[in-house]
Amino acid sequence: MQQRLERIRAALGREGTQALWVSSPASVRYLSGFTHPEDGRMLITPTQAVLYTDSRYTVQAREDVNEGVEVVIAAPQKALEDAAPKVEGMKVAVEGTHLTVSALEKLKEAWKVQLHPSEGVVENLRLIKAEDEVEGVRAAQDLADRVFAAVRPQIKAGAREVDVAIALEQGLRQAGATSAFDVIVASGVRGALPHGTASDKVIEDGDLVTVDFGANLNGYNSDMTRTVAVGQPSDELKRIYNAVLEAEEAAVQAIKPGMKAGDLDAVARDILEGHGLGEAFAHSLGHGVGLVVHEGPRLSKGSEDVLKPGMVITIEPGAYVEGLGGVRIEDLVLVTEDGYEVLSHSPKEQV
Ligand SMILES: CSCC[C@H](N)C(=O)N1CCC[C@H]1C(=O)O
Repeated sequence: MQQRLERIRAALGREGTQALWVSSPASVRYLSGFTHPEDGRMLITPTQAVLYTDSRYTVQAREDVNEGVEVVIAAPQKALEDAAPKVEGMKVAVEGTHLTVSALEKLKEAWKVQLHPSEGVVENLRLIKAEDEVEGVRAAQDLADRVFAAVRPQIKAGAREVDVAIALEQGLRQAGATSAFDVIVASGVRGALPHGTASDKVIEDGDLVTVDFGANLNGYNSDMTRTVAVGQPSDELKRIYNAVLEAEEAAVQAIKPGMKAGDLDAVARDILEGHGLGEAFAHSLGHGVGLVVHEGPRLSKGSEDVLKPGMVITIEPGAYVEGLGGVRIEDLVLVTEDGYEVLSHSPKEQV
C-alpha cells in the first residue's frame, strides 16, 4: 500500500505538482483502504497521506485504513481548513474528471494555492492489478458463476425478465455480495437494447435472452454476459448467435500482452462485419474491470491502450437488430505474462 502512495508521488513529480486531492470513491478506496469511500476524500503530500471523513465513520475509518494513512474526522468544510496549511505554497493536482465545479470553487476559496486539473493519476496505477486485486475480482466472478448456475433453470418461457434479475440479485446478496450494476435481462425483441435492464416482459418460447450481471464483493467487481436460448429460436437468431460466439472466442484467443486494445477490437469487429453484422455491433469490445465496473483500458475501435499483464478486461461483442432481438456474449479475462486466463466459467449456449 505504501508502494501505491510512493508511485502516486512519483507521478505527481513528473507532472510538476507536489500534492493530490483525491475525490473519486474508487481511488480513495484504492489509496486508503476505507470501505465507505463515497464519504471520504484524501490528501497526499510528499510527507503525508490523510483520509478525511466525517463522524459517522470514526470507528470504521480507523479499522479500515492502510498503514501510513492518517485519519482526520471532520465535516467537509473543516476538512478543507485542516488541509490548507498542509498544502501551503504547493501546486496541487485535483482529479479533473471527478471533481465537481462547486467542489473546485470550495477548494480555491479554502486553499489559495495553484490547482492543476490532472487526469488519470490514480486510474493509470489502477490499470494493472496487484495479486490481491486479481484475487478480489476472481472471487467476485466465481461467486457470480455459482449464482448463475443456480438461477439458470429459471430462465424459461413464462418467467418475467425481472424475476430472473431478482433471483440473481438475491443469490448475490445471500452469498455476501451485491449487484455490481442493474441486472440486464433482455429477451426477444428487447435483446436489441444493449443496456436492456430487466423489465416485466414475459420470456417466450423462441426468445434469446441476454443476461448481463456482476457481483461486487469487498469492493471488487465482476462482469459477465450469457445469451440463453429458450425453446427454438429462429434460424436468423441462431445465425447471429453463432457469429457473436465466433467473434467472442476469436477475440479471447487473440489476447496477448503488448498488443493494442484497438487491434483486439478489430479481431471481433472484422468477424462480425464478415457476417454482415458490423453495424449491429453497436459498442466497443470491452473495458477494464476492478474497483469500478467500467475502468481502463478501453477496448474500442482504434484504442491505443496497450494490454499488459495484470489487466482485467471484458471481451463482450454483441449484435443488436431492432425489431428482431440481439445477442451478447461476455467473458472476464486476466491478461497474463504469456497470454490470458479466462476468469468467467459459466457455460455458453450452443444453438
Ligand atoms: C455497467 S452496466 C453494463 C455492463 C456491460 N457488461 C457492459 O459493459 N456493456 C454492455 C454493452 C456494452 C458494454 C458497455 O459499454 O456498457
